[in-house]
Amino acid sequence: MIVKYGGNAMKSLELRRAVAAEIAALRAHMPVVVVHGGGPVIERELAARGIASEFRRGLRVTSPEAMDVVEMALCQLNKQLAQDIGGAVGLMGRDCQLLRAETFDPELGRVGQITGVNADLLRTLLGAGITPVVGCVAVGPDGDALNINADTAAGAVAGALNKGIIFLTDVDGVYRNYPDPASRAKALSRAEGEEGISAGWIAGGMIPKVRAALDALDRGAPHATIASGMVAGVLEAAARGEAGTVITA
Ligand SMILES: Nc1ncnc2c1ncn2[C@@H]1O[C@H](COP(=O)(O)OP(=O)(O)O)[C@@H](O)[C@H]1O
Ligand SMILES: CC(=O)N[C@@H](CCC(=O)OP(=O)(O)O)C(=O)O
Repeated sequence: MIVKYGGNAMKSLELRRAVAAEIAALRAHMPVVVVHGGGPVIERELAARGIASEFRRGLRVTSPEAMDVVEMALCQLNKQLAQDIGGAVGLMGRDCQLLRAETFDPELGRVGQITGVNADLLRTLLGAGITPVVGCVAVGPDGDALNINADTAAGAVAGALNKGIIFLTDVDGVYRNYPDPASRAKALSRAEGEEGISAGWIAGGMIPKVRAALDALDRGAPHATIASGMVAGVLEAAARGEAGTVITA
């Protein structure tokens, strides 16, 4: 199972440690690869250096200067998460070309789209009983770092390994009438997802998540679920198909 863990569900140390414990518990049932973001941590580090944040279509416009800060912030978080989970090794996309990417929109600067995943490295670690924890910075053709939305990176990893994926976030799925939690969709088809994005009831950070879930299915992942990282027990329930929103192709 691939678990994508986003910045909004790791806002406090307690929450981060609780999710790490859930991931460690899931690992007793199945091999797990963690792919993480860290939007709020990046935000804080950029602000501390007086670098303004700008997003286009949910992606951070990333100057070379901002890229250095993104990589530094995510590297530190990567090591903390691997330590919290235990039996884990923290990696970034530069390690053994784990995530390869190329730029695709000059307006976004050093933001990449994934062109390759070193799935053999992940399989080797899993085969040795080690949990890979992957930060969402990729290596570009020039050998420099590229910033990847963490949902996108996680979807590409799930596709490359042909494994299911759970996106843990700060809401318990996709709401048809956001922010009413009673409107959570138990399942959401591709057509409904596209309709929600164009009609605007799927917005903000939920757009790359739904897109990444569909992309993961396209790339060969058998299932994709969006669920809450804020509530104990949800990860294992989602792994059984009993929580969150299941995205269907
Ligand atoms: N239809 C919707 N259902 C649920 N959440 C939505 C919806 N539309 C927009 N959102 C927003 O998407 C957010 C989750 O995305 P994001 O903040 O990027 O999370 P993460 O940091 O976990 O990647 C929710 O907190 C919510 O504000
Ligand atoms: C290109 C782009 O937008 N990259 C993201 C990477 C981190 C991320 O996606 O973190 P969450 O999962 O916490 O949102 C960023 O710079 O914020």
